[in-house]
Amino acid sequence: MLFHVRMDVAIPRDLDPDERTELVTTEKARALQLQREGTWVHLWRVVGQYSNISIFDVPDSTAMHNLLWSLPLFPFMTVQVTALTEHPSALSANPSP
Ligand SMILES: O=C(O)C[C@H]1C=CC(=O)O1
Repeated sequence: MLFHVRMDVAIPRDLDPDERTELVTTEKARALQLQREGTWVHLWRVVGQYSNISIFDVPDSTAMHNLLWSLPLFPFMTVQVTALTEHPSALSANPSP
């Protein structure tokens, strides 16, 4: 099941710099792991913002929820999730005759 997710990150300015570095480093490692596993299918930076647009491929909405909550930066994110389904006019839904 595919989900479109927008994450807007707002790390407090007064967070300890070492803690910030640890959070961002751990988040990056987790993001890379999930991409290698094929779960985090797309990860794009929104130009000019500390935000990303991502596509996830997970079994269901519970898995999506749990994955987002498990992200190290989750406490500092505002997250918008949109569940996706196949468009009837998509090439993938219309194999060539
Ligand atoms: O930087 C971000 O957009 C937040 C988060 C998503 C991947 C990652 O490494 O950090």
